[in-house]
This record gives sequence, C-alpha cells and structure tokens, in this order.
Amino acid sequence: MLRIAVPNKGSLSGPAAAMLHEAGYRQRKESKELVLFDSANDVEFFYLRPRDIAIYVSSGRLDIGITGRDLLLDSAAGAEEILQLGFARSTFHYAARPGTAQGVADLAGMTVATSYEGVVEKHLADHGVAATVVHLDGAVETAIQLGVAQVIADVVETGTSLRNAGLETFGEPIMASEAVVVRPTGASTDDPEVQKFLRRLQGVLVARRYVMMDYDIRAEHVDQAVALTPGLESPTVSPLHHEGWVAVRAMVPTSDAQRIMDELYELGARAILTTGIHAARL
Ligand SMILES: Nc1ncnc2c1ncn2[C@@H]1O[C@H](COP(=O)(O)OP(=O)(O)OP(=O)(O)O)[C@@H](O)[C@H]1O
Ligand SMILES: O=P(O)(O)OC[C@H]1O[C@H](OP(=O)(O)OP(=O)(O)O)[C@H](O)[C@@H]1O
Ligand SMILES: [Mg+2]
Repeated sequence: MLRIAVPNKGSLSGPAAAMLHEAGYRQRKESKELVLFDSANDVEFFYLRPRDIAIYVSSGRLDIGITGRDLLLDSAAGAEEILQLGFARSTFHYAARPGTAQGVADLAGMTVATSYEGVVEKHLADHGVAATVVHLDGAVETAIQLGVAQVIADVVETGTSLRNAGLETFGEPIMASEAVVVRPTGASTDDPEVQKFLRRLQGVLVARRYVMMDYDIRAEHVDQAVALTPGLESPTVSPLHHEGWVAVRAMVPTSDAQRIMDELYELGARAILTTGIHAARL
C-alpha cells in the first residue's frame, strides 16, 4: 500500500486534490477528514499542513508527498523532488519600499521578515551577507509598515499584495516554485506502486497540456504538415479513400493549437479538428 501526503490547506490543497481526483483516486469530501483509504487503488492519503509534508516524507513513514518546492527547500528535510506538477507557481523575492536596496548585497545589517527563514538564511549565507531574519507566519508585507523589518522575502504571484503594501521587489528572484511530488532522498526509483502513481499524474499533466489534432492533407504536403505536428513520438499518417490525400493524427500542445491549425490550413489541410484528451499513459 502506498502512503501519500496531500496538502490540507492553502494554495496547494484544492489543485492537488483536483489532480488526484482526475488521476482516478478517491479524495476526501470534507476538510475535517485527515486520513482517507482508497481501497480500490490501495492508497492511503494523509491530509497534512503543506509545511510539514517534506518532514513526514523524509522520515520514511510516508512514501510520497505533494508540496511546494519552496516549502521543501525551506524545511531542509531529507526529501527530494521527483515530478513537477505545474500548479501553485510562484517566485520568491526580496521586497521593500522603493529605494531601500538594489540587491542582496545591500541587506548587510538590515532586518528581513519572512515565513521562509530556511530559504532566506541560506540565500544570505550563500551571498556572504550578514542580516537579521525575523520569522512571521504570514501577511509579512505588513511587517515593514509596522517597523518589524526593513525588507521582506515572500512568495509573489501576481504582485498584488506587494503593490497594496507600497512595496517593490528588488534584485534577482531567490527561487521559482511550483507544486512538486517528493519522496525520501535516495529512495528506490523502481518501486512499482510509486511508478504507477507517477504515471497516473503524468497522464493528467499530458491530458491537460495536449490536445489530439486530426486533419486531411494532400500527400505531397504531408512532410511540411508533419513538421508542424511532430507529435510526441511520431504522428500517425493513414491513407484516405480520396486518392492523393492522407489523414494525420498527432498530439499538439494546447497552447499552440490555434496557431498550428492556421498554418495547416495555409498548407492546404482541411477537416482540421482538435479533441480533448481525458487521460493518458505515455
Ligand atoms: N498567491 C499564491 N500564488 C501561487 N502560489 C502560492 C501563493 N501563495 C502561496 N503559494 C504557494 O503555495 C504553497 C503553499 O504555501 P502556504 O502553505 O503558505 O499556503 P498559502 O496558499 O499561502 O495558504 P495559507 O498561507 O493561507 O496557509 C507554497 O509553495 C507557495 O509558493
Ligand atoms: O503576488 P500575489 O498574487 O499577491 O500573491 C502573493 C501573496 O500570496 C500569499 O499570501 P497568502 O494569501 O497565502 O497569505 P499569507 O501571507 O498569510 O500566507 C503570499 O504570502 C503573498 O502574500
Ligand atoms: Mg500563505
């Protein structure tokens, strides 16, 4: 039986549960359920605080967890990232009132407030900067107005929280984060249950990122058309009853689908259709 840690709150929890559900796993119906056994798949889900997940996984008592890369690095736990999940994307930055600092080197002697002191202390040490780090649980943007710190280091997504507090990022981003699957550092990669779980999540990622494209084209243009739709491995090309024409089928990235359809049309392709993919195993 696989034991998996799932975030129970915050930006990670809704999208993580949605992805697991899409991958065919049973998920809890209400937020007070802390453990759920999915007997059909022989998987036990533990709904834990996102910050604690890397720590539980590193202890080896859970096989797999879903957490944020920033939380994983902040905990310095013995867990490692094995799959990127593409949601809860954010960048981690220093920010302050305009004119306070240009880069990390200017922070010597200053006080930095953050919920991620592991990440910040390491970043300062890597740059040889001696600054004081104050831990706050959240809403760190307000620390500057209230005089607790001159600088904050926090998660930025749209930048709205910073703008509302009259703050600006400065210097290079400290890190880019997204939801990731973690396992205990160095754990075997060939556990069949873990492999099956990862294949299911990869199937969801493929289904979300690709559409299936079908079109008909004159045989003499098929090489040019296939260059536009190379597929993941190789497109299927089948003869049509209409002499001199072929049908092509290939997966294309959803984000490029409309541009590719226009270019195929220009090449003479017709009956160009895209359909959604519901699940995949590559
Ligand atoms: N506004 C956001 N947009 C995208 N990702 C975010 C945002 N806020 C936090 N995250 C990411 O979510 C993960 C979990 O962060 P955290 O546990 O602090 O949740 P949260 O969404 O901030 O909720 P809360 O602070 O209410 O518990 C982190 O990896 C972080 O990078
Ligand atoms: O750039 P934005 O789109 O504004 O998003 C970033 C904000 O979102 C998170 O805050 P959250 O709402 O989780 O509150 P918290 O500070 O209490 O964690 C994060 O800590 C930032 O404050
Ligand atoms: Mg938060």
